[in-house]
Amino acid sequence: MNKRVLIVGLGLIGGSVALGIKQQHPDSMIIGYDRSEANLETAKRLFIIDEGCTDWLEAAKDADLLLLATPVEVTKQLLVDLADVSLKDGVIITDVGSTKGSIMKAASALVEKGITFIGGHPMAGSHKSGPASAKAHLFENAFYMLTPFSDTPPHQLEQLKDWLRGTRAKFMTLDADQHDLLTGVVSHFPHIVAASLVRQTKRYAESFEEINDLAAGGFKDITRIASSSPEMWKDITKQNRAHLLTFLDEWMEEMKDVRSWVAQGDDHELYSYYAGAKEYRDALPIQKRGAIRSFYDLYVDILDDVGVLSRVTAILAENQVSITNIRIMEVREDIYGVLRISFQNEDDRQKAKNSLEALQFTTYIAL
Ligand SMILES: NC(=O)c1ccc[n+]([C@@H]2O[C@H](COP(=O)([O-])OP(=O)(O)OC[C@H]3O[C@@H](n4cnc5c(N)ncnc54)[C@H](O)[C@@H]3O)[C@@H](O)[C@H]2O)c1
Ligand SMILES: O=C(O)C(=O)C[C@]1(C(=O)O)C=C[C@@H](O)C=C1
Repeated sequence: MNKRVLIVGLGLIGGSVALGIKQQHPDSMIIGYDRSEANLETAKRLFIIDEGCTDWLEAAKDADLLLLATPVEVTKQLLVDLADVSLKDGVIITDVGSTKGSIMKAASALVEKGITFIGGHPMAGSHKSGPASAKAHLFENAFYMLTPFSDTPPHQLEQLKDWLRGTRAKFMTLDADQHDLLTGVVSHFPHIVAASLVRQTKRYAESFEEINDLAAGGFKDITRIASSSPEMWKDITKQNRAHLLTFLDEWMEEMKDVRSWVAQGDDHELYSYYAGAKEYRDALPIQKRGAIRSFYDLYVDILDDVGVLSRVTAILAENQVSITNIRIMEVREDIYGVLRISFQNEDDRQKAKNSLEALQFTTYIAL
């Protein structure tokens, strides 16, 4: 009989993992449940799931793999709800939540009953939500963190990795507290900062409307993640409370120093503040998706000319450069359009840059 996978929460992450599982395990039956009927319908329409269900606890009884992909406070409750359900022998339960400590605690009641729960967290995503944004390749080359219990049978950990292999992510096993510390630093705390920058700008925009037009590249780069789901981030913030309180205290101490250097106009301290940040940021790995996602993108200024798209693609084809994506960006639409062309590697990007510039196109590696 075909293996059955039940996915609860058919949003960006649940949908993307479902697509990844189906790629590697085309014979498995993927059943989905979502509290939102609209999301359930979209997931069916986009073939993210094979069928939907209305009673997930009933569907859980036949599942070989149960994946919880809801906001983390909901996931905690779902684990409690599962306590009285009689599940299939050998079932593996996992989740995709951005926090692990609280979830592992909530799962321990199931583990005490002999059920396997392995925490999971694919370390990639986006500020978008819902099944319509799900992509099979969302996690390609990203780290997929797994937090087994100390007595999780190794073959079940391997089995879970096999289920998830189609995501093409790289697995990393670590303990829950280590997970929450590390993701707190590089993901959760930056979301608080991004939201605070946007809120500060909004306050000024109430008096100076022009701010909305001036908020350009830098502001948009650092605040993209402020467009993420508030429900998801409220839950993450609650569950990683202890680490976030430490980071907030450390940040406020650092800001006190920065404030005094700004007040004094201290050249030396201000220079080394920015230089220290730049040195570390520039050295972060960019070859593969890791600390920074790797993009081999090239931006090309285009005049408002309908033929330009085919001209650019023709030039690249003539020079035997293959592209992975091409998109007209919305920026600077008043004067120019900008094309964003993505390549598989640096060589292709350089070849494209040289051939387009030879024909008087203006290109940029970053906008
Ligand atoms: N967005 C990211 O970048 C990202 C990355 C990695 C992990 N995560 C984690 O993945 C999980 C899901 O996030 P997402 O980005 O897919 O969010 P999402 O909003 O796109 O999807 C969440 C889905 O859960 C559904 N849902 C909420 N409560 C439910 C309930 N009680 N029963 C059934 N369905 C319910 C929602 O209707 C929605 O479809 C979160 O735990 C988040 O922390 C998110
Ligand atoms: O790219 C984004 O928009 C994200 O916020 C993705 C991001 C992150 O902080 O890197 C957010 C939460 C997840 O748990 C994992 C990834």
